[in-house]
Amino acid sequence: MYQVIEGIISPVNDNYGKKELAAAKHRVAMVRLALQTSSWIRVDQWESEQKEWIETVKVLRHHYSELLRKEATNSNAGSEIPTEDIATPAYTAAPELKLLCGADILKTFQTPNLWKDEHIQEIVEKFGLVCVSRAGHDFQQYISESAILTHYQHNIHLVKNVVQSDLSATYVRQALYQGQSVKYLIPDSVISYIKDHDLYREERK
Ligand SMILES: Nc1ncnc2c1ncn2[C@@H]1O[C@H](COP(=O)(O)OP(=O)(O)OP(=O)(O)O)[C@@H](O)[C@H]1O
Ligand SMILES: NC(=O)c1ccc[n+]([C@@H]2O[C@H](COP(=O)(O)O)[C@@H](O)[C@H]2O)c1
Repeated sequence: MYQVIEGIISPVNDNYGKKELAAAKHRVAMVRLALQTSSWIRVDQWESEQKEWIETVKVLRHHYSELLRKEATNSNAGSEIPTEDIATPAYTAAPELKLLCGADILKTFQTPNLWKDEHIQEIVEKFGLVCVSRAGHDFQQYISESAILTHYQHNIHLVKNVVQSDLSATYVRQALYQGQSVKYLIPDSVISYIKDHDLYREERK
């Protein structure tokens, strides 16, 4: 059993070069707005502020060392955890960092030259994956097609959405380009931000 400490959303660096990506400062601001009502998920700018795009495993290494550094600082400063709780498993276990992704990411692991095998291995061996089901993607199949994923499947946690959403960022961007409403698909605060900053209009016909 896990005790979830926090969730981190790390917008990708502008130099990732994915078509249609808005500038990182806008993506960070939109995520921050979307997270205003969350008590446990935060946006982190470190990845987007690096000079170049960096591979996901390096982002995980960074956040894991930050997590350990904060843990060490907290224990040196005197823990705020009540003494009687310290012996409970939730507090004695070392903190873990897992990569949360949709099932489509497992498919991209198969794309030649996109991910290094040793990086996939480090992600599933050292960190672990939490993988959410996504329409049109069979995560069990992707795991069985990969020797690395099969070997470390004890460290891959599958989350089956009861109600599966077909929504994709591509769909939202396309709707915006075409001047269609995206109300109820993304938060109102993000819709206002997109309007105020004139984003996702370039391909509008
Ligand atoms: N509808 C969804 N169901 C499950 N996972 C999702 C869904 N939409 C996005 N994700 C996951 O969220 C993460 C971030 O996704 P991203 O921002 O690339 O959105 P996307 O919809 O996959 O983007 P694009 O349409 O541009 O390819 C990925 O791990 C992706 O698999
Ligand atoms: N080799 C790698 O570490 C690698 C390769 C492709 C995508 N990614 C990451 O996957 C995430 C999703 O990318 P896509 O939206 O292109 O699927 C991004 O954060 C990107 O940095 C990492």
